[in-house]
Amino acid sequence: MSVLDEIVAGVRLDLADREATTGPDEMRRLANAAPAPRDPMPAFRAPGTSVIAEVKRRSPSKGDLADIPDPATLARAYADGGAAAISVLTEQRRFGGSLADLRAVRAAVEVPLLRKDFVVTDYQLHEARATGADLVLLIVAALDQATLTALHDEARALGLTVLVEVHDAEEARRAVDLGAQLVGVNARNLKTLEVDPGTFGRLAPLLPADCVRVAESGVTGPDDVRRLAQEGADVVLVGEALVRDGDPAAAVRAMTGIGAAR
Ligand SMILES: O=C(O)c1ccccc1NCC(=O)[C@H](O)[C@H](O)COP(=O)(O)O
Repeated sequence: MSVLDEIVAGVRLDLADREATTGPDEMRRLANAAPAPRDPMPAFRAPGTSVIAEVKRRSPSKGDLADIPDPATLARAYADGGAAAISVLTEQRRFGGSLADLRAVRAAVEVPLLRKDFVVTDYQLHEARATGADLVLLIVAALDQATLTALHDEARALGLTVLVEVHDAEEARRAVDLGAQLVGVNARNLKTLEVDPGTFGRLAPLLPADCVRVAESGVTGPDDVRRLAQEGADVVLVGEALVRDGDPAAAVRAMTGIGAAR
């Protein structure tokens, strides 16, 4: 079983528990009753790089990264540094996140929030919306095309912005077929968990000029951002480098507005 399959299997178990507590109809009702989501796309399309700053405690590749006893404090620092959006990992088993983290961050900042999880059912989209997320992640490698399309359509119908994540040329083709407007190229190989810094440069030219391109994983600082901006990145999504930095606001600021990608 691949790492991704293992993560998704755990996600499905936890999902069954939550659905037993709050049924699908009630979760859908809560989603529809939530305030309208914020639109991150104007900031993503602005000249120079934007940063999606991630709240990330641990990971399958690196183990424990940071304690983060109060995600709201970290989120405020990210917002102070000019993050265009904040990503909150809500997967519990491998990343140590939760919907409670997302709720706490929502209460603390006004910037758009990405629910970063392994979404495989529309229930998770409704949870995201009900908890205050503005964006959701759909990982092409985790979904067949029919399910990807159905989840993409449902997320859009809920007013959510969808970050469609790809790792290789075939997945990039599937994202293009979907008509994705926001595409994340993740440099971390989901089989080996190694980061290949050349991934973004190889895949970015396969994406349409009008879509917003996000470089994900392995971004360590402004030099990486400069290189990725030259390769066409509009946005960088950064976790480890920010949660390990003693001054996350300054670290976000240093990565923001680099180049003039558009
Ligand atoms: O981070 C991992 O080890 C990982 C393993 C398997 C699936 C997903 C994984 N990470 C999710 C992410 O996409 C990253 O958290 C995100 O791109 C930030 O990466 P980094 O800046 O390298 O922490």
